[in-house]
Amino acid sequence: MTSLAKQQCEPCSGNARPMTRSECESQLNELSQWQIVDHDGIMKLSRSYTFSDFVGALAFTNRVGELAEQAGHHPAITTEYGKTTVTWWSHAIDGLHQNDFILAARTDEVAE
Ligand SMILES: C[C@H](O)[C@H](O)[C@H]1CNC2=NC(N)=NC(=O)C2=N1
Repeated sequence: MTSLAKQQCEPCSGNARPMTRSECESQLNELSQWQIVDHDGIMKLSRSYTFSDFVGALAFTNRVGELAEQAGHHPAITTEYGKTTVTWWSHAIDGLHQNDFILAARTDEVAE
């Protein structure tokens, strides 16, 4: 388990400050396949995973769904034939929080 995946999510209130781009980039060491994307001015963390068919992509989607429910923090997930794209951000603050990086690391673990 990576050190990021072991961290505990903390409650993220609307008062929390979204992380800056340089703070986000320094978290990517353990998340080499993840990209910071900008959707209408909101920074998000996104990665696609490939599978051999739709069933594999859907099974992974459901594992990420369980992880999200356990954490009380929820990504956008797009499931396609042979591909699942997971995008994390914190709606409450319209940006990225440490919780998103922790959940991205745990997403990598359920993909293994
Ligand atoms: C009340 C509940 O904890 C919140 O509304 C949660 C649910 N899941 C969430 N998921 C994400 N990604 N961001 C949030 O701000 C968020 N808020």
